[in-house]
Amino acid sequence: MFEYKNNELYAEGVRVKNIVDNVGSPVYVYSKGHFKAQFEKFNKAFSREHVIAFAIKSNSNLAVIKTFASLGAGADIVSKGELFRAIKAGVDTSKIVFSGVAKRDDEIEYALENDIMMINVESEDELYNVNRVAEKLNKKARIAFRVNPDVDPKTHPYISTGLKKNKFGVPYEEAYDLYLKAKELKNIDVYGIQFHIGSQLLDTTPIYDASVRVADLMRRLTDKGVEFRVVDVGGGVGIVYDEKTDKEPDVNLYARQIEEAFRDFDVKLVLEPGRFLVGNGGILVSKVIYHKTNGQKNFLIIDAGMNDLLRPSLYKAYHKIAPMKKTGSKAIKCDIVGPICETGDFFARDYEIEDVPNGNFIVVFSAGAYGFTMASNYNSRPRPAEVLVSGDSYRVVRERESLEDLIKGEIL
Ligand SMILES: Cc1ncc(COP(=O)(O)O)c(C=O)c1O
Ligand SMILES: N[C@@H](CCCC[NH3+])C(=O)O
Repeated sequence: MFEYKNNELYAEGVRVKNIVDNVGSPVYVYSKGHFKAQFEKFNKAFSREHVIAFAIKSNSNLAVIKTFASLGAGADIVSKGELFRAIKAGVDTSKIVFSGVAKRDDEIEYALENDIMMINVESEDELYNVNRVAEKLNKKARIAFRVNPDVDPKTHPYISTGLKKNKFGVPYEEAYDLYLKAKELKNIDVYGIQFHIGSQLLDTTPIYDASVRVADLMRRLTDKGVEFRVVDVGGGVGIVYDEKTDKEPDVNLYARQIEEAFRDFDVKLVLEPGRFLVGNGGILVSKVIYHKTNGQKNFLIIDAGMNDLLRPSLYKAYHKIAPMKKTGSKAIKCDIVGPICETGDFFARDYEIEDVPNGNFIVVFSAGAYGFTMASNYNSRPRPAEVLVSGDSYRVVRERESLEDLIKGEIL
């Protein structure tokens, strides 16, 4: 959905230059068409009853959540704030699942009051707490345990979640006893089982391996009278960031493997994709402010910083970067950096790019997931605007923050 026509970048039918001229920079631009196409591709891959619970931590703009909700998606949430957003965007609460290792009482209460599908419990302490809060509200809480299957997702260590050494979920070996304990609790309805082993998996075989382990646990628990109604396999399906090295996972294979692993169970599947649905549906457009050479090193200094898109700084993540308008200038090798007072404030290092004159724009691709959601006001920088394109039109779906927004709530 992002293509060059006559050397100028278009988002669907909209010239990106028109957007920056009107909205300014830096700006996130999303393609509704891409979101819909990814959703359909994912949805079509499954033949069994399933719910796609969009992981809204990947992109929590209300208009984006609403786009998926109107296609029938639910939401995977990890905080009260995300539940608030999901409700505001019109997500059917019976399709919302709630993960996270540190759910507070008020968050559990809010989830129960809104009657979400299930709370994914991540520890024994939390189990008793959910039971206590549910008792106070005179409700029965539908729960799943988030099981940590100790399977290596073979992704970046910071986004790997399903290994014993990670803080997430209950240990595989302890899950059996925990289910039996949960079954005895008055205000707990043992509803399902969940796992999520990590993010940006280009090979989804580890999700299949985890599914097989979890299905085995379910068989042993079914023998003890536990009735599973839902299996939630988390998210994690990766996307192509680098066309030279990455290959998009085969979602049909992924779906077949999961369906095969749970073929013996009459359960509804829940999937929690985030990045797959939105990652390549967003770009960050930024203006080149200065060129600079320090000794041997060239720098292209742009008006977006690590506060706007953290992934390169945090994970050394690769994002393709290109001029918004190709002029045929000669290529330069440079570090593309932002204005933040941190050495780690870079988008790319020793990157070859067709030179872009000061005042012109560059585009950081694959910025639709974990882009704006991880942005901050570091260095007192107002966060960028977000724009949603659909066909030949676009609209601002989040205004650029103002200086007043920066100090909102502060007291002299
Ligand atoms: C519990 C849970 N579900 C779903 C996701 C979404 O992951 P992804 O964006 O890789 O699909 C995450 C993030 O990794 C997560 O922690
Ligand atoms: N923020 C990460 C993904 C985290 C997944 C959350 N469990 C990224 O940008 O790749």
